[in-house]
Amino acid sequence: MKDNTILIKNAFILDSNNFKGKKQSLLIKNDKISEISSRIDENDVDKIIDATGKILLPGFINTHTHLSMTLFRGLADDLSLDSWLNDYIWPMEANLTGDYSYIGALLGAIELIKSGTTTFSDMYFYMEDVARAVDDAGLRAVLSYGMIDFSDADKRANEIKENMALFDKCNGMADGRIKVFFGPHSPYTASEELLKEIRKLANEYNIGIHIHVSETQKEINDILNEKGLRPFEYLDSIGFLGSDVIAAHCVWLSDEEIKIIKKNNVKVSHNPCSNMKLASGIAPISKLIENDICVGIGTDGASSNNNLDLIEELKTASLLQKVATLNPKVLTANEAIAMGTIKGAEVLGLDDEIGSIEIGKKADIILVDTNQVNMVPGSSNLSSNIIYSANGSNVDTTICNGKILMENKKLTILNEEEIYNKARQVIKELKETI
Ligand SMILES: N[C@@H](CCSC[C@H]1O[C@@H](n2cnc3c(=O)[nH]cnc32)[C@H](O)[C@@H]1O)C(=O)O
Ligand SMILES: [Zn+2]
Repeated sequence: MKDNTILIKNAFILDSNNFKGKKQSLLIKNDKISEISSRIDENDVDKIIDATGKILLPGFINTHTHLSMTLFRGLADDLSLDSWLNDYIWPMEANLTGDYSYIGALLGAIELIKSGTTTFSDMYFYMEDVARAVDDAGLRAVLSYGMIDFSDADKRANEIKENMALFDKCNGMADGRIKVFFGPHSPYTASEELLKEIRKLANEYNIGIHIHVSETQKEINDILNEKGLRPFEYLDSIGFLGSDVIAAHCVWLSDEEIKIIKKNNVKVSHNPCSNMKLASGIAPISKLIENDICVGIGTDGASSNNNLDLIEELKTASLLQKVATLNPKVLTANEAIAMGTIKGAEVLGLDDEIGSIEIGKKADIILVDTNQVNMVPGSSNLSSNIIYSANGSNVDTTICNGKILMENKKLTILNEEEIYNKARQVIKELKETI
């Protein structure tokens, strides 16, 4: 079969290997980056994108979300995690269906594509329907089924069965764009038995693990009361931790726990907007980075954020660390670019494939338009333009796995109006059931 080629001409290329943003052209052959140079032969390419005045970056990587929760955007604001989950979200989720989750995931996919995210790591239910949405949307994803057993043995067996079924059915799906992880929800909803069983299965099948840890002070106190240990001490004591674990939040950490994270090479997903909105606290991210711990960025679900704009999330992350440490030099724009791209890829164990602009890597690429009012006149530091000045709506073109998902701000595959209308209908129906 003939190769499919796309030439992106004259872009300022910015990634964590190259913060100077040299003006170059890039050739995509099928699903991969095949050439980067100042001169690429235009003959015989299938498509040319003129990227003059645009910044080319790796697609952003959202390391922690619940994509279908876009349906619950604005449903329950100004609450603590505990009340938000117990009083509003869990009762609403009790009436979700696979079809509803699919629509929510498509709505989320539109938001990801429009704001320049090409890969996301999700934990939710009805994940086969989410996988279907990922396939349809053309995105890349790590999907985990959120397992909660509250120490009930029957529920535990069922939850594990669900996650394994997802693995059997969807791992490697969508031309290899989907990978399946385990998703034990948290140390306060998943029993010790469940966590130990997941560690065993993760080792046996080489499957990663995605979990919420140390999100609120309440969680720390509850685990201390129950186990006599702080969450990471407890997880370490049962042999649960490893380099294949993505721990979302990590807000409340003792120095001892930072050592435990480091020793086990646990990957951290930082979700500053959700942590701020639910008043959970401020994660010690600059301290983790100082300790050479791998930290990626995440939005959490759209119901606790309330959007999926990773550029906005990275800006928030940077500003929050500066104000928390009273040091403007922490979490610089360059570090934030790395956090949104190559570090996210490392968090997901995908850094051989994505996260930077290199020959042989997957063509997951975005273009950001600098000819817009918030980007003019623009700094000579491209990271500063992206992190401090831009937001997701400056993203102009989104390509995943060599396929154009949005060009000149127009979606190429998904139908926005149709999906918005369906999402409005779904939330209307869900509200009628409670
Ligand atoms: N199988 C589980 C489903 C769990 S999915 C993952 C869960 O995480 C919830 N969630 C979303 N954001 C957060 C957060 O920040 N902390 C803890 N849980 C969250 C989300 O609403 C969903 O219920 C069940 O039967 O309930
Ligand atoms: Zn979450």
